[in-house]
Amino acid sequence: MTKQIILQAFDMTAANHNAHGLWKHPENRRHREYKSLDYWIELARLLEKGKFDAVFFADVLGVYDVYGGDEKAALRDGVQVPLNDPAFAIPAMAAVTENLSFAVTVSTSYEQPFHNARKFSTLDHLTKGRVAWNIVTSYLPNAAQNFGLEKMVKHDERYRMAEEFLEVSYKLLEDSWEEDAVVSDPARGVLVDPEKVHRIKHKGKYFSVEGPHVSEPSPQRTPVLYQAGTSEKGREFAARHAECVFVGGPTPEKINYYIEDIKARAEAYDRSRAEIKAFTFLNVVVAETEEKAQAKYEEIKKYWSADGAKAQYGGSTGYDLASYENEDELFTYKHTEQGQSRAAYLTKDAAKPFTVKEIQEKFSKPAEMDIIVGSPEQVADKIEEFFVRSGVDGFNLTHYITPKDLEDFVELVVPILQERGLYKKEYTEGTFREKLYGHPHLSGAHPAKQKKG
Ligand SMILES: Cc1cc2nc3c(=O)[nH]c(=O)nc-3n(C[C@H](O)[C@H](O)[C@H](O)COP(=O)(O)O)c2cc1C
Repeated sequence: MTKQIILQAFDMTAANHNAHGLWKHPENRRHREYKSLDYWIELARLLEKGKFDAVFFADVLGVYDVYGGDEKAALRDGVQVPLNDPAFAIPAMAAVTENLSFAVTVSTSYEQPFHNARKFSTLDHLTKGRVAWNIVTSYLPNAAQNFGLEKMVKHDERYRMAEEFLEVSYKLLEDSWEEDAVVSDPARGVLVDPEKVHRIKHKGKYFSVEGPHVSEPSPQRTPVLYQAGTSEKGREFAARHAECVFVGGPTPEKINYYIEDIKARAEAYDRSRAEIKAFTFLNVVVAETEEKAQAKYEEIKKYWSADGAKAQYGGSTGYDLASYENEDELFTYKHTEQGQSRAAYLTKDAAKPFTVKEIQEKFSKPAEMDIIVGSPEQVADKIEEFFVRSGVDGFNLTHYITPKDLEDFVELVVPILQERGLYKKEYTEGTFREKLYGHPHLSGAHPAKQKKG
Protein backbone atom coordinates (compact mmCIF):
# COMPACT_ATOMS: atom_id res chain seq x y z
CA MET A 1 0.00 0.00 0.00
CA THR A 2 1.17 3.57 -0.67
CA LYS A 3 2.68 5.19 2.39
CA GLN A 4 0.02 7.53 3.76
CA ILE A 5 0.50 11.03 5.12
CA ILE A 6 0.06 11.51 8.86
CA LEU A 7 -1.49 14.91 9.35
CA GLN A 8 -1.38 17.17 12.38
CA ALA A 9 -2.68 20.69 12.85
CA PHE A 10 0.15 22.83 14.22
CA ASP A 11 -1.38 25.03 16.86
CA MET A 12 -0.93 26.82 20.14
CA THR A 13 -3.52 27.88 22.73
CA ALA A 14 -2.52 31.46 22.07
CA ALA A 15 -3.96 34.51 20.35
CA ASN A 16 -1.42 33.91 17.58
CA HIS A 17 1.04 31.15 16.83
CA ASN A 18 3.15 31.71 13.69
CA ALA A 19 0.80 33.90 11.64
CA HIS A 20 2.40 37.18 12.64
CA GLY A 21 0.16 40.17 12.09
CA LEU A 22 -2.68 38.05 10.73
CA TRP A 23 -4.80 38.82 13.77
CA LYS A 24 -5.73 41.96 11.83
CA HIS A 25 -7.29 39.91 9.03
CA PRO A 26 -11.07 40.36 9.26
CA GLU A 27 -11.73 36.63 8.94
CA ASN A 28 -9.29 35.58 11.64
CA ARG A 29 -11.11 34.43 14.78
CA ARG A 30 -8.42 32.95 16.96
CA HIS A 31 -7.18 36.04 18.84
CA ARG A 32 -10.75 36.73 19.96
CA GLU A 33 -11.81 33.15 20.64
CA TYR A 34 -8.75 31.17 21.78
CA LYS A 35 -9.86 31.77 25.38
CA SER A 36 -13.12 29.94 24.91
CA LEU A 37 -13.66 26.20 25.09
CA ASP A 38 -16.23 26.47 22.31
CA TYR A 39 -13.46 27.50 19.93
CA TRP A 40 -11.31 24.45 20.71
CA ILE A 41 -14.31 22.14 20.62
CA GLU A 42 -15.26 23.43 17.17
CA LEU A 43 -11.68 22.98 16.01
CA ALA A 44 -11.54 19.40 17.34
CA ARG A 45 -14.71 18.52 15.45
CA LEU A 46 -13.36 20.09 12.26
CA LEU A 47 -10.05 18.23 12.50
CA GLU A 48 -11.76 14.92 13.11
CA LYS A 49 -14.02 15.55 10.14
CA GLY A 50 -10.84 16.00 8.08
CA LYS A 51 -9.39 12.76 9.55
CA PHE A 52 -6.45 14.65 11.08
CA ASP A 53 -4.34 12.35 13.20
CA ALA A 54 -3.61 14.91 15.85
CA VAL A 55 -3.47 18.50 16.90
CA PHE A 56 0.06 19.46 17.90
CA PHE A 57 0.24 22.14 20.56
CA ALA A 58 3.45 24.16 20.73
CA ASP A 59 4.11 25.94 24.01
CA VAL A 60 6.55 28.40 25.55
CA LEU A 61 7.04 29.65 29.08
CA GLY A 62 7.93 33.28 28.60
CA VAL A 63 7.86 36.21 26.21
CA TYR A 64 10.06 36.73 23.15
CA ASP A 65 12.35 39.50 24.35
CA VAL A 66 15.51 39.21 22.24
CA TYR A 67 14.48 41.35 19.23
CA GLY A 68 15.32 44.96 20.00
CA GLY A 69 16.24 43.91 23.53
CA ASP A 70 12.71 43.71 24.93
CA GLU A 71 9.27 42.15 24.44
CA LYS A 72 7.56 45.20 22.95
CA ALA A 73 7.45 43.92 19.35
CA ALA A 74 6.26 40.51 20.52
CA LEU A 75 3.49 42.02 22.60
CA ARG A 76 2.38 44.46 19.92
CA ASP A 77 1.74 41.64 17.49
CA GLY A 78 0.81 38.94 19.95
CA VAL A 79 3.78 36.70 19.15
CA GLN A 80 2.72 33.54 21.01
CA VAL A 81 1.29 35.76 23.71
CA PRO A 82 -1.28 36.03 25.28
CA LEU A 83 -0.99 32.30 25.77
CA ASN A 84 -2.89 29.76 27.85
CA ASP A 85 -1.82 26.33 29.05
CA PRO A 86 -2.64 23.85 26.25
CA ALA A 87 -3.32 20.88 28.53
CA PHE A 88 -6.60 22.29 29.79
CA ALA A 89 -8.26 22.42 26.37
CA ILE A 90 -7.58 18.76 25.68
CA PRO A 91 -10.25 16.98 27.77
CA ALA A 92 -12.95 19.15 26.21
CA MET A 93 -11.61 18.42 22.71
CA ALA A 94 -11.37 14.72 23.53
CA ALA A 95 -14.96 14.65 24.76
CA VAL A 96 -16.32 15.58 21.33
CA THR A 97 -14.00 13.33 19.29
CA GLU A 98 -13.10 9.66 19.20
CA ASN A 99 -9.95 9.47 17.14
CA LEU A 100 -8.20 12.82 17.11
CA SER A 101 -5.03 12.75 19.23
CA PHE A 102 -3.26 15.53 21.10
CA ALA A 103 0.46 16.27 21.19
CA VAL A 104 1.44 18.71 23.93
CA THR A 105 4.76 20.49 24.31
CA VAL A 106 6.32 20.34 27.76
CA SER A 107 9.81 21.56 28.58
CA THR A 108 12.23 19.36 30.52
CA SER A 109 14.11 22.48 31.63
CA TYR A 110 11.36 23.98 33.78
CA GLU A 111 8.82 21.26 34.54
CA GLN A 112 9.28 18.68 37.31
CA PRO A 113 9.17 15.03 36.21
CA PHE A 114 6.80 13.97 38.97
CA HIS A 115 4.29 16.67 38.18
CA ASN A 116 4.67 16.08 34.44
CA ALA A 117 4.09 12.33 34.74
CA ARG A 118 0.91 12.93 36.71
CA LYS A 119 -0.30 15.44 34.14
CA PHE A 120 0.30 13.04 31.24
CA SER A 121 -1.20 10.04 33.05
CA THR A 122 -4.30 12.15 33.70
CA LEU A 123 -4.54 13.27 30.08
CA ASP A 124 -3.95 9.75 28.83
CA HIS A 125 -6.76 8.43 31.04
CA LEU A 126 -9.17 11.19 30.09
CA THR A 127 -8.49 10.86 26.34
CA LYS A 128 -8.44 7.03 26.41
CA GLY A 129 -4.84 6.97 25.23
CA ARG A 130 -4.80 9.77 22.68
CA VAL A 131 -2.00 11.88 24.03
CA ALA A 132 1.60 12.62 23.06
CA TRP A 133 4.37 14.67 24.66
CA ASN A 134 6.52 16.95 22.53
CA ILE A 135 9.71 17.04 24.58
CA VAL A 136 11.52 20.36 24.30
CA THR A 137 14.40 21.90 26.19
CA SER A 138 13.22 25.52 25.59
CA TYR A 139 15.04 28.51 24.23
CA LEU A 140 13.61 31.66 25.79
CA PRO A 141 15.83 33.51 28.29
CA ASN A 142 12.68 34.97 29.81
CA ALA A 143 11.41 31.45 30.61
CA ALA A 144 14.51 30.88 32.73
CA GLN A 145 13.82 34.11 34.60
CA ASN A 146 10.27 32.94 35.26
CA PHE A 147 11.55 29.83 36.98
CA GLY A 148 13.99 31.36 39.41
CA LEU A 149 17.09 31.45 37.21
CA GLU A 150 19.00 34.55 36.20
CA LYS A 151 20.20 32.97 32.96
CA MET A 152 19.21 30.03 30.83
CA VAL A 153 20.89 26.74 31.58
CA LYS A 154 23.35 26.23 28.73
CA HIS A 155 22.18 24.40 25.62
CA ASP A 156 24.03 21.10 26.04
CA GLU A 157 23.36 20.94 29.75
CA ARG A 158 19.64 21.35 29.03
CA TYR A 159 19.84 18.15 27.01
CA ARG A 160 21.66 16.39 29.88
CA MET A 161 18.82 17.48 32.17
CA ALA A 162 16.36 16.17 29.60
CA GLU A 163 18.08 12.75 29.66
CA GLU A 164 17.63 12.46 33.39
CA PHE A 165 14.11 13.88 33.19
CA LEU A 166 13.20 11.04 30.83
CA GLU A 167 14.85 8.45 33.04
CA VAL A 168 12.68 9.59 35.98
CA SER A 169 9.59 9.74 33.77
CA TYR A 170 10.05 6.13 32.67
CA LYS A 171 10.49 5.00 36.26
CA LEU A 172 7.22 6.71 37.20
CA LEU A 173 5.16 5.85 34.15
CA GLU A 174 6.48 2.40 33.30
CA ASP A 175 7.82 0.82 36.49
CA SER A 176 6.12 2.28 39.53
CA TRP A 177 2.75 0.57 39.12
CA GLU A 178 2.45 -2.99 37.95
CA GLU A 179 -0.25 -3.57 35.36
CA ASP A 180 -2.57 -5.38 37.79
CA ALA A 181 -1.93 -3.18 40.83
CA VAL A 182 -5.52 -1.95 40.98
CA VAL A 183 -7.41 -5.06 42.10
CA SER A 184 -10.60 -3.40 43.30
CA ASP A 185 -11.57 -6.45 45.33
CA PRO A 186 -14.38 -5.79 47.85
CA ALA A 187 -14.14 -9.33 49.27
CA ARG A 188 -10.52 -8.73 50.38
CA GLY A 189 -11.14 -5.07 51.09
CA VAL A 190 -8.31 -4.11 48.73
CA LEU A 191 -8.55 -1.43 46.09
CA VAL A 192 -4.82 -1.24 45.33
CA ASP A 193 -2.41 -4.11 46.02
CA PRO A 194 0.45 -2.49 47.99
CA GLU A 195 2.88 -5.16 46.78
CA LYS A 196 2.42 -3.95 43.22
CA VAL A 197 3.13 -0.26 43.69
CA HIS A 198 6.77 0.74 44.01
CA ARG A 199 8.66 3.79 45.14
CA ILE A 200 11.13 4.74 42.46
CA LYS A 201 13.76 6.24 44.82
CA HIS A 202 15.41 8.30 42.11
CA LYS A 203 18.37 10.38 43.23
CA GLY A 204 20.23 12.01 40.37
CA LYS A 205 22.17 15.11 39.48
CA TYR A 206 19.13 17.22 38.61
CA PHE A 207 16.13 15.45 40.09
CA SER A 208 15.26 13.64 43.24
CA VAL A 209 11.96 11.78 43.23
CA GLU A 210 10.96 9.23 45.83
CA GLY A 211 7.67 8.03 44.30
CA PRO A 212 5.58 6.04 43.94
CA HIS A 213 3.74 7.57 41.00
CA VAL A 214 0.25 8.55 42.14
CA SER A 215 -1.71 7.82 38.97
CA GLU A 216 -2.56 4.27 38.00
CA PRO A 217 -1.31 3.00 34.62
CA SER A 218 -3.06 4.74 31.75
CA PRO A 219 -3.85 3.15 28.35
CA GLN A 220 -0.46 4.08 26.86
CA ARG A 221 1.44 4.48 30.16
CA THR A 222 4.06 6.73 28.55
CA PRO A 223 2.52 9.20 26.10
CA VAL A 224 3.74 8.96 22.50
CA LEU A 225 7.11 10.73 22.61
CA TYR A 226 7.86 13.56 20.19
CA GLN A 227 11.02 15.60 20.02
CA ALA A 228 11.81 18.78 18.10
CA GLY A 229 15.31 20.18 17.75
CA THR A 230 18.06 18.96 15.41
CA SER A 231 21.28 20.21 16.95
CA GLU A 232 23.88 17.49 17.46
CA LYS A 233 22.63 16.96 21.02
CA GLY A 234 19.01 17.18 19.90
CA ARG A 235 19.45 14.42 17.33
CA GLU A 236 21.25 12.17 19.78
CA PHE A 237 18.44 12.68 22.27
CA ALA A 238 15.80 12.00 19.60
CA ALA A 239 17.58 8.84 18.51
CA ARG A 240 17.32 7.40 22.01
CA HIS A 241 13.89 8.55 23.09
CA ALA A 242 11.65 9.87 20.33
CA GLU A 243 8.96 7.90 18.56
CA CYS A 244 8.18 10.93 16.41
CA VAL A 245 10.48 13.79 15.45
CA PHE A 246 9.43 17.23 14.29
CA VAL A 247 12.16 18.40 11.93
CA GLY A 248 12.51 21.81 10.30
CA GLY A 249 14.87 22.63 7.46
CA PRO A 250 15.27 25.01 4.55
CA THR A 251 14.93 22.31 1.84
CA PRO A 252 13.35 18.84 1.57
CA GLU A 253 16.87 17.46 1.14
CA LYS A 254 18.10 19.02 4.40
CA ILE A 255 15.05 17.69 6.22
CA ASN A 256 15.77 14.29 4.75
CA TYR A 257 19.38 14.51 5.91
CA TYR A 258 18.30 15.13 9.50
CA ILE A 259 15.73 12.34 9.44
CA GLU A 260 18.24 9.84 8.08
CA ASP A 261 20.83 10.95 10.61
CA ILE A 262 18.42 10.49 13.53
CA LYS A 263 17.36 7.06 12.24
CA ALA A 264 20.98 5.96 11.82
CA ARG A 265 21.76 7.08 15.36
CA ALA A 266 18.66 5.18 16.61
CA GLU A 267 20.05 2.00 15.09
CA ALA A 268 23.16 2.45 17.19
CA TYR A 269 20.81 2.19 20.20
CA ASP A 270 19.35 -1.04 18.77
CA ARG A 271 16.14 0.70 17.82
CA SER A 272 14.72 0.08 14.37
CA ARG A 273 14.42 2.93 11.87
CA ALA A 274 10.71 2.17 11.56
CA GLU A 275 10.27 3.08 15.24
CA ILE A 276 10.73 6.76 14.42
CA LYS A 277 8.26 8.76 12.38
CA ALA A 278 9.25 12.17 11.09
CA PHE A 279 7.21 15.31 10.58
CA THR A 280 7.86 18.71 9.11
CA PHE A 281 6.00 21.95 8.52
CA LEU A 282 3.39 22.31 5.80
CA ASN A 283 2.37 25.82 4.77
CA VAL A 284 -0.59 25.97 2.43
CA VAL A 285 -2.76 28.68 0.94
CA VAL A 286 -5.54 27.05 -1.05
CA ALA A 287 -8.71 28.23 -2.77
CA GLU A 288 -11.05 26.90 -5.47
CA THR A 289 -8.85 28.32 -8.25
CA GLU A 290 -5.23 29.36 -8.59
CA GLU A 291 -6.28 33.01 -9.02
CA LYS A 292 -8.33 32.97 -5.85
CA ALA A 293 -5.47 31.32 -3.96
CA GLN A 294 -3.03 33.97 -5.19
CA ALA A 295 -5.45 36.70 -4.14
CA LYS A 296 -5.77 35.08 -0.70
CA TYR A 297 -1.98 34.97 -0.40
CA GLU A 298 -1.66 38.65 -1.40
CA GLU A 299 -4.19 39.47 1.31
CA ILE A 300 -2.19 37.47 3.87
CA LYS A 301 0.99 39.32 2.88
CA LYS A 302 -0.79 42.63 3.39
CA TYR A 303 -1.43 41.86 7.05
CA TRP A 304 1.90 40.11 7.75
CA SER A 305 4.06 41.66 10.47
CA ALA A 306 7.80 41.59 9.81
CA ASP A 307 8.46 42.79 13.37
CA GLY A 308 6.41 39.94 14.81
CA ALA A 309 8.30 37.40 12.71
CA LYS A 310 11.64 38.89 13.75
CA ALA A 311 10.60 38.81 17.39
CA GLN A 312 9.88 35.11 17.15
CA TYR A 313 13.12 34.47 15.28
CA GLY A 314 15.11 36.40 17.87
CA GLY A 315 13.67 34.44 20.78
CA SER A 316 14.18 31.04 19.23
CA THR A 317 17.68 31.65 17.82
CA GLY A 318 19.24 34.40 19.93
CA TYR A 319 19.89 36.47 16.75
CA ASP A 320 18.57 40.01 17.20
CA LEU A 321 17.78 41.32 13.72
CA ALA A 322 17.48 44.84 15.13
CA SER A 323 21.17 44.85 15.98
CA TYR A 324 22.69 44.24 12.53
CA GLU A 325 23.96 47.54 11.12
CA ASN A 326 25.76 46.56 7.95
CA GLU A 327 23.16 45.31 5.46
CA ASP A 328 25.79 43.95 3.06
CA GLU A 329 27.53 41.72 5.58
CA LEU A 330 26.92 37.98 5.33
CA PHE A 331 24.47 36.54 7.81
CA THR A 332 26.59 33.80 9.35
CA TYR A 333 26.12 31.15 11.99
CA LYS A 334 27.27 32.02 15.46
CA HIS A 335 26.85 29.91 18.53
CA THR A 336 24.07 30.91 20.89
CA GLU A 337 22.53 29.10 23.83
CA GLN A 338 19.07 29.20 22.26
CA GLY A 339 17.79 26.78 19.58
CA GLN A 340 20.68 25.65 17.44
CA SER A 341 18.54 24.03 14.75
CA ARG A 342 16.65 27.27 14.24
CA ALA A 343 19.93 29.17 14.22
CA ALA A 344 21.34 26.87 11.53
CA TYR A 345 18.25 27.22 9.35
CA LEU A 346 19.10 30.48 7.58
CA THR A 347 22.84 30.23 8.06
CA LYS A 348 24.84 27.04 7.74
CA ASP A 349 21.86 24.89 6.59
CA ALA A 350 20.70 27.34 3.94
CA ALA A 351 21.10 26.43 0.27
CA LYS A 352 23.19 29.60 -0.23
CA PRO A 353 24.68 32.27 2.03
CA PHE A 354 22.44 35.30 2.63
CA THR A 355 23.33 38.91 3.31
CA VAL A 356 21.73 40.69 6.24
CA LYS A 357 19.62 42.64 3.75
CA GLU A 358 18.27 39.43 2.20
CA ILE A 359 17.47 38.06 5.63
CA GLN A 360 15.63 41.22 6.62
CA GLU A 361 13.62 40.93 3.39
CA LYS A 362 12.80 37.29 4.09
CA PHE A 363 10.99 38.31 7.23
CA SER A 364 8.88 40.84 5.44
CA LYS A 365 6.63 38.08 4.09
CA PRO A 366 5.19 34.83 5.46
CA ALA A 367 6.89 31.47 5.80
CA GLU A 368 10.58 30.90 5.85
CA MET A 369 10.14 27.77 3.90
CA ASP A 370 8.33 27.34 0.60
CA ILE A 371 4.71 28.07 0.99
CA ILE A 372 2.34 26.15 -1.27
CA VAL A 373 -0.16 28.46 -2.94
CA GLY A 374 -2.64 27.16 -5.50
CA SER A 375 -5.79 25.37 -6.51
CA PRO A 376 -6.68 22.16 -4.66
CA GLU A 377 -5.07 20.00 -7.38
CA GLN A 378 -1.92 22.11 -7.48
CA VAL A 379 -1.60 21.99 -3.71
CA ALA A 380 -2.11 18.22 -3.64
CA ASP A 381 0.57 17.81 -6.34
CA LYS A 382 3.10 19.84 -4.36
CA ILE A 383 2.31 18.06 -1.11
CA GLU A 384 2.81 14.72 -2.83
CA GLU A 385 6.15 15.83 -4.27
CA PHE A 386 7.32 17.25 -0.94
CA PHE A 387 6.20 14.09 0.88
CA VAL A 388 8.30 11.91 -1.41
CA ARG A 389 11.39 14.16 -1.59
CA SER A 390 11.70 14.86 2.12
CA GLY A 391 11.04 11.30 3.29
CA VAL A 392 8.76 12.52 6.07
CA ASP A 393 5.89 10.46 7.43
CA GLY A 394 3.65 13.44 7.91
CA PHE A 395 3.16 17.14 8.34
CA ASN A 396 2.32 19.77 10.91
CA LEU A 397 -0.05 21.99 8.98
CA THR A 398 0.25 25.68 9.81
CA HIS A 399 -2.51 28.20 9.16
CA TYR A 400 -2.71 31.93 8.67
CA ILE A 401 -6.41 32.65 8.97
CA THR A 402 -7.77 30.45 11.70
CA PRO A 403 -9.89 28.38 11.55
CA LYS A 404 -10.75 29.31 7.94
CA ASP A 405 -7.51 27.92 6.45
CA LEU A 406 -8.09 24.59 8.17
CA GLU A 407 -11.69 24.51 6.96
CA ASP A 408 -10.52 25.16 3.40
CA PHE A 409 -7.88 22.45 3.66
CA VAL A 410 -10.41 19.91 4.93
CA GLU A 411 -12.91 20.81 2.26
CA LEU A 412 -10.62 21.27 -0.73
CA VAL A 413 -7.40 19.29 -0.28
CA VAL A 414 -8.26 16.30 1.93
CA PRO A 415 -10.63 14.65 -0.61
CA ILE A 416 -7.96 14.81 -3.33
CA LEU A 417 -5.27 13.29 -1.11
CA GLN A 418 -7.76 10.59 -0.15
CA GLU A 419 -8.59 9.86 -3.79
CA ARG A 420 -4.88 9.48 -4.54
CA GLY A 421 -4.55 6.96 -1.70
CA LEU A 422 -2.12 9.33 0.05
CA TYR A 423 -4.37 9.92 3.03
CA LYS A 424 -6.71 7.74 5.04
CA LYS A 425 -10.45 7.66 4.53
CA GLU A 426 -11.07 6.04 7.89
CA TYR A 427 -9.25 6.05 11.20
CA THR A 428 -7.79 2.88 12.62
CA GLU A 429 -8.94 1.83 16.08
CA GLY A 430 -7.14 2.30 19.34
CA THR A 431 -4.82 4.61 21.20
CA PHE A 432 -2.58 7.09 19.41
CA ARG A 433 0.38 4.71 19.59
CA GLU A 434 -1.74 1.87 18.22
CA LYS A 435 -2.80 4.07 15.31
CA LEU A 436 0.83 4.97 14.60
CA TYR A 437 2.60 1.73 15.42
CA GLY A 438 0.04 -0.97 16.12
CA HIS A 439 0.90 -1.44 19.81
CA PRO A 440 -0.33 0.51 22.86
CA HIS A 441 2.90 0.68 24.85
CA LEU A 442 6.48 1.68 24.07
CA SER A 443 8.20 -1.00 22.02
CA GLY A 444 10.51 -3.51 23.67
CA ALA A 445 13.55 -1.92 22.05
CA HIS A 446 12.86 1.49 23.58
CA PRO A 447 15.28 2.50 26.39
CA ALA A 448 12.35 2.82 28.78
CA LYS A 449 11.82 -0.91 28.45
CA GLN A 450 15.43 -1.95 28.06
CA LYS A 451 16.54 -0.73 31.44
CA LYS A 452 14.17 -3.20 33.11
CA GLY A 453 16.52 -5.89 31.88
C1 LIG B 1 10.13 22.30 14.55
C2 LIG B 1 10.44 22.74 15.95
C3 LIG B 1 9.38 23.00 16.84
C4 LIG B 1 9.65 23.41 18.16
N1 LIG B 1 8.63 23.68 19.03
C5 LIG B 1 8.92 24.17 20.27
C6 LIG B 1 7.91 24.57 21.17
O1 LIG B 1 6.72 24.50 20.91
N2 LIG B 1 8.29 25.08 22.37
C7 LIG B 1 9.59 25.18 22.74
O2 LIG B 1 9.87 25.63 23.85
N3 LIG B 1 10.56 24.79 21.90
C8 LIG B 1 10.25 24.30 20.69
N4 LIG B 1 11.26 23.95 19.86
C9 LIG B 1 12.63 24.03 20.38
C10 LIG B 1 13.31 22.70 20.53
O3 LIG B 1 12.51 21.71 21.02
C11 LIG B 1 14.62 22.75 21.27
O4 LIG B 1 14.41 22.75 22.63
C12 LIG B 1 15.42 23.93 20.87
O5 LIG B 1 15.29 24.10 19.49
C13 LIG B 1 16.86 23.72 21.23
O6 LIG B 1 17.33 22.55 20.68
P1 LIG B 1 18.15 22.47 19.33
O7 LIG B 1 19.34 23.30 19.55
O8 LIG B 1 18.40 21.01 19.21
O9 LIG B 1 17.29 23.01 18.23
C14 LIG B 1 11.00 23.53 18.56
C15 LIG B 1 12.04 23.28 17.65
C16 LIG B 1 11.78 22.87 16.36
C17 LIG B 1 12.93 22.60 15.44
